[in-house]
Amino acid sequence: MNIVVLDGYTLNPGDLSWSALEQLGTVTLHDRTPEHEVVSRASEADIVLTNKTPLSAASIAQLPKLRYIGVLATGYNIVDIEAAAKRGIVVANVPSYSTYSVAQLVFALLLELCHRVGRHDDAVKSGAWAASPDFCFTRAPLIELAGKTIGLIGLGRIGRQTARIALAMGMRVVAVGSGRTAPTPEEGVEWVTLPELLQQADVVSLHCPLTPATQGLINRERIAWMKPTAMLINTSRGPLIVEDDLAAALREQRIQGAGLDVLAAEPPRADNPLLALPNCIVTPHIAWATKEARVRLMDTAVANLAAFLAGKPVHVVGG
Ligand SMILES: NC(=O)C1=CN([C@@H]2O[C@H](COP(=O)(O)OP(=O)(O)OC[C@H]3O[C@@H](n4cnc5c(N)ncnc54)[C@H](OP(=O)(O)O)[C@@H]3O)[C@@H](O)[C@H]2O)C=CC1
Ligand SMILES: O=C(O)C(=O)CO
Repeated sequence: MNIVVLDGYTLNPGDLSWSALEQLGTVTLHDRTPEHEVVSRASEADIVLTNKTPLSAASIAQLPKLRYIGVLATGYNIVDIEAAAKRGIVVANVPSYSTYSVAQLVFALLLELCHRVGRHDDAVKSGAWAASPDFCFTRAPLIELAGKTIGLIGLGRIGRQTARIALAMGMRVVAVGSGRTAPTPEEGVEWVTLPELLQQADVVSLHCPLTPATQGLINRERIAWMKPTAMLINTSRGPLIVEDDLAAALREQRIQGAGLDVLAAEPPRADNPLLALPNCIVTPHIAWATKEARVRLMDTAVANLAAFLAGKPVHVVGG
């Protein structure tokens, strides 16, 4: 059984072990794979594991031996699911492994926007406190979250954990779902429409998957519905936001701030306009990457493949 890992480095930069995977077949491990090398590297693969390296319809069509694609992530937007299904290739993802870590980063970003911990620490370290006549000074407006409304777009695993933390902080929580499934009641959460959410929320946080229906969900028109004091958090996928529209809104202070863990292109172009804005905080897609979450991801990815090889695939997506 030939197993090719296309981009293993971010999951295991050296602090985990691939040995459980190696029990399941002959593993060829690549730290990263440029998209134009996917076909040559996976040409003999029965199994391909990928985190963010795309498996397009064109690549899948040139991989006749391929039987299984294991996505080393929850979001599986990088795989052409329909092309895989047509070929009978099973695609499995890893749900749940990073729920707590991602929800935690939502609040790391939000609290940074509310307290500017980094900016205050920099000011103190550069001598501003020592030189101050007062016991206290501020370098940015400080914001209390209790009593404010957070609007969650997508109330799945991460959305619900974000809701629990927000409720514990005294926030009101409103949410919208896909509209495809009936909203499941969640204690303390009010279901609203998307326009209601955008108009009422002091904080908008994105937790839906990237699909054709959600691409560009946050655009100029929808940003116009938001409060001028609103903050936007995105830990889901960059293309949910039209970045030029967000950059213009932040530049013109039509919303107050944004905290982004994901961008439309990763790594981003150096001239991405969001990178130059003081009211936009950007982290390099790290929400999932705590050691605790990566250990769970490795374990589940191996268990997924073992289940497939035993004829009982689990966590199958699409098709
Ligand atoms: N930054 C990071 O490191 C990480 C990012 N992620 C991202 O977070 C996303 C969410 O993860 P998770 O919560 O575990 O996934 P879940 O599948 O548990 O939840 C996703 C939710 O989004 C809902 N949804 C789908 N389409 C829409 C829509 N158009 N509008 C509003 N809601 C919608 C789904 O509803 P329904 O059930 O009705 O379809 C579902 O409830 C992942 O898809 C991934 O992109 C995940 C892990 C790490
Ligand atoms: O699990 C996910 O969806 C991530 O984005 C991390 O790779």
